[in-house]
Formats: sequence, structure tokens, C-alpha cells
Amino acid sequence: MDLLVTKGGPKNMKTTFLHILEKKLTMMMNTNHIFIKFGSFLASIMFVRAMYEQYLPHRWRGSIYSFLYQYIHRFVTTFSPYLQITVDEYTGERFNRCEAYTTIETYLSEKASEQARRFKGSFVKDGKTLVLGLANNEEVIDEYQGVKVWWKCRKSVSRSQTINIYPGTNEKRHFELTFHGRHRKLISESYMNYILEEGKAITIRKRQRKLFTNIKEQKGPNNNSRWTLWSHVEFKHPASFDTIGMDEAKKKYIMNDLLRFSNAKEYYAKIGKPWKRGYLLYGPPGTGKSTMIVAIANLLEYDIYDLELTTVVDNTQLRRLLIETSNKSIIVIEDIDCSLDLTGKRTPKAEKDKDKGKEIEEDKDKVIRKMKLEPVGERKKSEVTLSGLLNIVDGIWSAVGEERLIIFTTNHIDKLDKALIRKGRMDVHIELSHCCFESFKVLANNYLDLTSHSLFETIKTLLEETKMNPADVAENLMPKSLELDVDTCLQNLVKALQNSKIDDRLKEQRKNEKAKIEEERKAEQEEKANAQKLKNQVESLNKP
Ligand SMILES: Nc1ncnc2c1ncn2[C@@H]1O[C@H](COP(=O)(O)OP(=O)(O)OP(=O)(O)O)[C@@H](O)[C@H]1O
Ligand SMILES: [Mg+2]
Repeated sequence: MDLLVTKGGPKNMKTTFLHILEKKLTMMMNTNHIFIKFGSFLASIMFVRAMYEQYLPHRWRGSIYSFLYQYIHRFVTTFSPYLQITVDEYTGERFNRCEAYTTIETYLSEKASEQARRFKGSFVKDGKTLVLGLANNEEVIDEYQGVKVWWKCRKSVSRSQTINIYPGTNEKRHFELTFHGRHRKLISESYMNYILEEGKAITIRKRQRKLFTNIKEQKGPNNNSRWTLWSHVEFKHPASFDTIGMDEAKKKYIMNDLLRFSNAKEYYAKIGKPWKRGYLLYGPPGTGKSTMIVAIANLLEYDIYDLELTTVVDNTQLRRLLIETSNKSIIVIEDIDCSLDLTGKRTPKAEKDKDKGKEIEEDKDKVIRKMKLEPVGERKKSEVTLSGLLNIVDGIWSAVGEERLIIFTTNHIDKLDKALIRKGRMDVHIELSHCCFESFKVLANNYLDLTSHSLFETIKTLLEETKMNPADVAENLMPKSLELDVDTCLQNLVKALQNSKIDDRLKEQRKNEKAKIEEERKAEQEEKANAQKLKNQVESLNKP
């Protein structure tokens, strides 16, 4: 290249100018050189691509692509300070979804709803609720103890020629977690445990709650395999502590106890006790024992396992039933005194009482209700024993799972074996009794939206004079027509209470009369016995 240098000016200035010019030209030549090199590089790529398209068989392309991707990726990651953990959707057996993947998916779905722009929707709770998850290649940033991590959901499609009978199974998904290498220990141990726990907690929070009942054991096709022992339905019941009529202080105590229990995981671990608690609810019929169980389940968001002991064949089956229960649940045994012979082997109470010839009506009803569930021909004597139940409560119960309640209900606490209800087994004993004025006020508020009324004082006095259970009070408060007529409802209750008072008086009278007759009978018998004794004595004296 020719250079034209102007004359004149000091010599050193000319030299500097030439020097700068030379430098600029060299740079231009270098840039040109780079462009030329880049152009030829592009041409080479195009050439390789054309060859690849034309001559490489289609079936090889996928494997070459993944081969290149793998090596480029490895090359890049060798020099990157960031580390990656991947969690595959399927591990081991092809159709077994990895539990950790599902849990992470749940955890990330919460984050995704705040950060992501593209979502994957799915329906849960029997297809009624839409849950948004992370869409493919969408990124979510999470922070743990001040450390930032990046999550991405990736999908790869298997290029194999195999034909799959399950649609969509050629797609493999995985989560990719990226974090800085200096946090390796924190993320791989502590953070991973944290998200697995959080994910599980979210799953439980969002799940459709269930009411389980035990069904008769079913044999499989070869007569030895067992199918599930529990059947379930969706658990929906509006009862809550707000709607239960009982002493306010007692109600608060129970609620506090329950909430303390559900938040006491660490505490139970510290004192070395399994995270479980037993409740015994006792009181006359219709005082709200079953309603309270529902309120407890709603408060803590637990499932209910309603265990019907009369259909359990033996202790082994009982053990299996308890093993199959899940965490965050309540195992309920209603009317425990009617289900189990507390002297040892269980016998249906109806038979037992018939032998004794002194059936109590309300108990009989309950036993009949239980017995009706089983066809007469199939009715077998259960071999569940009290000791079996105690062993399960202490043994298997303490070893399996956590965050569970066991609740027994009974109308007759005095009939229960002390061993069964001692503290440690049944930690809290709650008595539900006849309707007091405080309970009535809750019911009046529930049923009639009423907090005060001129009849309240009369009702208060009547409630103190007679015993009526909350179920009967509630029934009287219920409007009997479409129009809500508060006065009529309250008057109905007053009438019912007055009738109940008269009934009570009559019952008392009858009881006193019976007692009097019994006393007279005894006195007569005693008199007769004395007369006989005297007669015998006289006879013995008269004998020669
Ligand atoms: N304390 C209460 N507060 C509010 N409602 C109540 C109360 N007690 C009973 N009821 C009402 O009465 C009905 C029957 O109550 P529940 O079945 O809970 O009684 P229970 O004590 O379990 O009786 P049983 O001993 O016969 O099983 C419920 O539907 C509920 O509406
Ligand atoms: Mg009940």
C-alpha cells in the first residue's frame, strides 16, 4: 500500500503521525483479516451442514446432535463456576414417576405462579382445581439463605424407533438446578431437603381431603393377595369450632391444644415421643362428639379414618389397617364401648346385653346400626381384643408415621378399661355434656343469627332446670318453614324445654315410686323371712 506523507513541520511530529497512521492501517488490516477468517469459517460450517443434510442418514442425526451437545456442554461446564443437579421425572422402572420430581414440581409450581410467564396447567382435586406448573424451558429463580439458584424444566424427546403403547412416554422431562459451586454443600444437602419438605407440605395443603372407612378384607384372584382395606370419599363437612356449642373456655383449651400439637414436630422429637396424640370424647348421645371430630379435622386439615372395629377380623388386620393410614390424619373409633368387649374378646354388644337381659335403648340402637352393616350369614365373631388394641396404640401406632390423632368416643366412660384411657394413650379427655346457656347462645347464633332476645332469660332458667342435649336444642331452633320466624323457633324451644322438665319430673316421680315399691317389697320379704325364722325357732323349741 502506498503512503503519502505530507512535507513540512517538525521531524518528530512527522514521525508520530506516520507511527499513528501505520498503527491504524495495521488495525484495519487485522480487522479485514478477522472478517476474512470469519467468512471462511462460516463457509466451512455451511459446507459441513450441507454435507450433514445430504449424506448423513436421518436416524444418525439425533445421536450426533446429542453427542455434540453433550461435549460442548461438558466443555462449557468445565470452565464455568456453576454446578448443576438434574432430577429426572422417571427413574428405575420406566413408568414409576420419581417421587422427588413430583415434590419439586409442586414446590416450583408455587414459585412459577409468581415469576414465570409460561405455565403448564393441570387439574387436581378430582379435576376441579387448576394447578399451574412450570412450562418447558421456563426458568424460576429461588433464594435459600441468601443464595440464588436457578431452576429450569427441560424436556427431551427420545429418538428411538420403538413404538410405545403409552402416549407421550417418549418425552422425558427433568428439572435442572443451577447454583454457584461455592455453595455446593448448602444446596446439595440443606436446600434439597428443604424443598422436598416444603413440596410435601404444599401437596398436603392442596390435596382433596378424604374420609376413609374400612371395608371387609378382599382377596385377590389367587385368594391370597390383598387389595386395599380402606375405601374413601371426598371429605366435605362445614362443622367448625365456631359452630360447636360448648363452654368457651373449654373450646379455647381444646383448640390451643390441637394447634400446639400440629406445630410441635421439633418438640416431640426433642422429648423422644412419637408425634401423636390421643383424645377421648365422652358424654351422652347428641352432645356433639362426632361433630367435634369433624371440627378438629377441619381445623387441622387432616383426613379422617373412621375405623369400624366390628368389621375388623382380628388384631393382625387391625395392625394392617393402621399401617395403611397416612400422616396428617385422625383415626376415629366411635362408641368404643360398643365395639370391644373390654374384658377381653369383643362380642357384639346386643348379644351380650340380651344374655344379661338389661339392654340400654340408646346402646342397642348403636349396636344394631353397626350390625346391620354386615349380612347375617357372613357375621363372624371378631377376634380383636383389648390387649390387641392396646398393643397397637402403644406399639405399631407409635412406630408408624407421624402427625396423627387417635380419637375414641363413648357414651359411658365408666365402662372403659382404665388401661385404655390412661394418659399417654388417651392424652386428653373431653366431656361433652347437656346444653348449657353458653352452648345455646352459639346455636341460636348459628341457626337464627340471634345474639339476644327477650326469651333468652326464660330459656336460661329452663336449661338450668332440665337436661336437654344440644342436638335436641338445635332441632327445636331449626325453622320449620321457608320463612325465618325467630319468635316461633324460640317458643318451640321453650315448649320443648317445659315438656322436658315435666318429663324429668315424671321420671323422677316414677323412679321414686319404683324405689318405694322396691323398698316395700324388700321390707315385706324381710318381714316374711323374720316370721319364718321365728316360726322355725318355735317349731324347734316345741320338738320333744
Ligand atoms: N355441641 C354441639 N354444638 C352444635 N351442634 C351440635 C352439638 N351437639 C350436637 N349438635 C348437633 O346435633 C347433631 C348430632 O350431634 P353428634 O352426632 O355430634 O352427637 P354425638 O355426641 O356424636 O352423638 P352420639 O353419642 O349418639 O354419637 C349434629 O348434627 C349437630 O348438628
Ligand atoms: Mg356420634
